[in-house]
Amino acid sequence: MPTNRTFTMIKPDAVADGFTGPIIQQIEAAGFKIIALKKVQLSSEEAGAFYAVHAERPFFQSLCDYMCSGAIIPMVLEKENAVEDFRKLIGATNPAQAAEGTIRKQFARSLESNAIHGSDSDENAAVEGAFFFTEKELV
Ligand SMILES: Nc1ncnc2c1ncn2[C@@H]1O[C@H](COP(=O)(O)OP(=O)(O)OP(=O)(O)O)[C@@H](O)[C@H]1O
Repeated sequence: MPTNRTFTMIKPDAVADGFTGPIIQQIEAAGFKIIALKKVQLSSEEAGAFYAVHAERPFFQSLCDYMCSGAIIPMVLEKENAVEDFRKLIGATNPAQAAEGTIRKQFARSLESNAIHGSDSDENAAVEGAFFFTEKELV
């Protein structure tokens, strides 16, 4: 995946709360182009595979249960400096600490149910994008 791309997913709390539209609107208004988008229901195994890096953390099982509790909206986005700019747009992991105007501040329920994911490096963006989309879907 080119380095001007990042991967995101709108998480089950925000999809269930009806925030998909407003979140996508803010992403596009911030200059990100949507390269790929779909709606998916993860299995417990898939959620565990996606968050394998957190397998030893105490919140891992709860995180997997949450991530497969409802539909998610994975997307690949394009913009110059995509990874860093998108992390700024979504704000801190804990919405209580997220800056005013960020997506998590506006739409997240809690530290775990924090509305949206954003890749933390170009390498992870490529791996995470490939988890959900084929090469053909990413042209
Ligand atoms: N202490 C915690 N308790 C419960 N859930 C947590 C905790 N820390 C993180 N999480 C959940 O695990 C996800 C991944 O944690 P990570 O530390 O990678 O945060 P992040 O990089 O800001 O989030 P993401 O990778 O989803 O963008 C968080 O987005 C959140 O949903």
